[in-house]
Amino acid sequence: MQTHFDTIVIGGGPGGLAAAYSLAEQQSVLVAENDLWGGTCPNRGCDPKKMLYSAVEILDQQQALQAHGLRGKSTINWSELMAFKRHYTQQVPENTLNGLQSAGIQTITGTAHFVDSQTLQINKINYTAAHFIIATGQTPTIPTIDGQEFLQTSNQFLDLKHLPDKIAFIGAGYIAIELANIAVTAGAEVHIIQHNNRILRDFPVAMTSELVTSLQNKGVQFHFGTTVTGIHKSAKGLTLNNPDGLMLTVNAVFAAMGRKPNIAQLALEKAGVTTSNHGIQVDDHLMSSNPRIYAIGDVVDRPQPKLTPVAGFEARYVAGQLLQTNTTAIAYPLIPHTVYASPQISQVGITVKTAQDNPRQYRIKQQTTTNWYTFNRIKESNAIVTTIFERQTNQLVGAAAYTTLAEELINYFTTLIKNQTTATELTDTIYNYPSPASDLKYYY
Ligand SMILES: Cc1cc2nc3c(=O)[nH]c(=O)nc-3n(C[C@H](O)[C@H](O)[C@H](O)COP(=O)(O)OP(=O)(O)OC[C@H]3O[C@@H](n4cnc5c(N)ncnc54)[C@H](O)[C@@H]3O)c2cc1C
Ligand SMILES: NC(=O)c1ccc[n+]([C@@H]2O[C@H](COP(=O)([O-])OP(=O)(O)OC[C@H]3O[C@@H](n4cnc5c(N)ncnc54)[C@H](O)[C@@H]3O)[C@@H](O)[C@H]2O)c1
Repeated sequence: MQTHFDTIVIGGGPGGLAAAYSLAEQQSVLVAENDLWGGTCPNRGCDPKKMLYSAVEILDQQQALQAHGLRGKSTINWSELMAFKRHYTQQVPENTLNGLQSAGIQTITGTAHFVDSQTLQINKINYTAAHFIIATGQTPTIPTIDGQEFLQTSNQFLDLKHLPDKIAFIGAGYIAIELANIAVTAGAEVHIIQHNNRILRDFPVAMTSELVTSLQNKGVQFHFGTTVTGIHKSAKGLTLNNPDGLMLTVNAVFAAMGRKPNIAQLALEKAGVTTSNHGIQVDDHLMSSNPRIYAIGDVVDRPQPKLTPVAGFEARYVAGQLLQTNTTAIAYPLIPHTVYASPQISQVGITVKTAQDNPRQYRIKQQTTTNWYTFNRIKESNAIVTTIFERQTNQLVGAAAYTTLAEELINYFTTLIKNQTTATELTDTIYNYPSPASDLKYYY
């Protein structure tokens, strides 16, 4: 049995897999995974979430076109929707494993931990390698409160056999907002309990406050400035309480208060790898404090958003370092990010907040586009698109969108910013008409 490899990758999620495939042609590679092959995104993250969201998008469109040519609405059948999702997710681990093995990558199912600076133990067997890449991701944060054992997480939500009648989410970030929107559209009574007064702190306030109204119109009940200190189980359900008099009884409570790095099981102190509460500390080459060991993806303590394409980019970057095809410090491309709610909020590049804080450097063009042909055609009730330009060069440097079309609009803006496309070049480009792309020149 082979126990020495050029590179051992710990974690079989999007980051670890991208690293393994990038190295496999030139190196002997072992990937260790202790749970579902494929990791968070395809098993219990992006992909299953967005499959459930497919039904939400269609219901939203039906709702918008009521009395504009459509009458009557479909309803979500939760168990059928879950079956649709499961048909996809249940194939992920096996397909992932088969794919790795067909590419000549060795795999092992088990929890990896270091025994010294160059030895990893998995299933009681020691493995050595010239390099290690840690890609162990994150897991949901569970608060230390009375009754914390009653808390579920996004993992359970995305696999619910039956949709509970009354649901509470603690937190108002990506996960709470996206899952609350799915649950309320599917017919549940939904509460979002947020310790401060702000949802989705990284997105423009002008858009997040509109999203609160939109979700309230769908029936979501927000409890701002509210901290849950205890959960009590009775015949009526789960009652959330706090010293200020909160008494909310629901059937299921989901913790959506952020995620913490999966580092506890790795015995990193034995390998001389330093960490913080935010994950593995790395330099600008993604090398940890042990030069044999790199870290990528969600487990890394870096300010970039924790997203699947970011994990993949970091993986390919580290593979380049190990294959010595690239020796420069990591330079991230633009990272668009989207909240898949009703509607979506998406942004890329310089943020609205940065532009507002630096008015001499940036010009902001915020447009309510609700009555533009593209948005009126689908009866969008409120659409906002903001573009940000650098004053000195007049170049587009950032964009944010609040509309059901946001994910694709921001993809266009990502390309326009990257290519430094000017207004004249856009006017000279012919796009399909009428389509969101044929409007692009009006955002300049
Ligand atoms: C509900 C939800 C929705 C999301 N939606 C989106 C989205 O729409 N778009 C987007 O870009 N991102 C989304 N994300 C984030 C995305 O899933 C992550 O950024 C991505 O999965 C990170 O990849 P990774 O490889 O770093 O970690 P992971 O995918 O978490 O993979 C890490 C793997 O390591 C394994 N592991 C951990 N410890 C060990 C050990 N000691 N030994 C062996 N194996 C170990 C784990 O079991 C896991 O399989 C979402 C996340 C969640 C939770
Ligand atoms: N569409 C996407 O790309 C997508 C979707 C889901 C998740 N994700 C990824 O997963 C990560 C985790 O998502 P998340 O929603 O758990 O985290 P988050 O960081 O987006 O939101 C956490 C929420 O919990 C609140 N909170 C923090 N501490 C709290 C406390 N002590 N008590 C009560 N509330 C508290 C925060 O104010 C915030 O509202 C995201 O940051 C993102 O990287 C991405």
